[in-house]
Amino acid sequence: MSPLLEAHSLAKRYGRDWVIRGLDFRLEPGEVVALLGPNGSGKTTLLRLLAGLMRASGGKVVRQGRVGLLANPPAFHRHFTGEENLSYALRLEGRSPQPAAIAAALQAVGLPPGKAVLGYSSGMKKRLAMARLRLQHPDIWLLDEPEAALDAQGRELLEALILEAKGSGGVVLATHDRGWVQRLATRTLELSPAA
Ligand SMILES: Nc1ncnc2c1ncn2[C@@H]1O[C@H](COP(=O)(O)OP(=O)(O)OP(=O)(O)O)[C@@H](O)[C@H]1O
Repeated sequence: MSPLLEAHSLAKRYGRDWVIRGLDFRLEPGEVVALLGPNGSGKTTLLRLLAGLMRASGGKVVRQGRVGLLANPPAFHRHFTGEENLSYALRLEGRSPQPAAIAAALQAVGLPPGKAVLGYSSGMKKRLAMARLRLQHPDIWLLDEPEAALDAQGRELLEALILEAKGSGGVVLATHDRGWVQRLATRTLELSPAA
């Protein structure tokens, strides 16, 4: 089977400071790779490079499939409702979202209908981001600290989402919660802060 994602000699620096140097990485279908490492070790940077949201300073990333990123914190239109944000994300992909499917997606993550995102808590925003990603259903799922701000039920929803993603694609997720991710990850990648 061909990999979903490959990074070859990937490197990134901000100004003079190298954050990632000479990284080779491969994501196969069915894998859940946990990115671990202390604050500032480059987990978010790596996810953004893999997503194609940031230009690398060296090396390259090859993607075989659609990428979806759950950012930390996730970004939304604050004055739009949850439903409007979900519809908007799908329209951007050229899809015509059905209101019933949008309402069901919102309900599935336990969010109330008709509420503007500016009135959401951080955990509610995380839930909305999960609903969005589930509707987008990418092949390559990139999750930046997805468990942060989620309560126990939110984590259960997240775990179900990760299993769903694993069944149809591959997942790379950054986390500080080693205990939590141990059960889910098929492999871990430790990043170290630059010396
Ligand atoms: N836009 C930027 N400009 C300059 N330096 C940056 C920028 N973004 C990140 N950095 C630096 O790059 C390094 C890696 O940051 P990054 O956010 O990727 O780490 P992280 O492992 O995700 O951290 P955390 O666990 O705190 O979320 C840090 O030293 C950070 O200060």
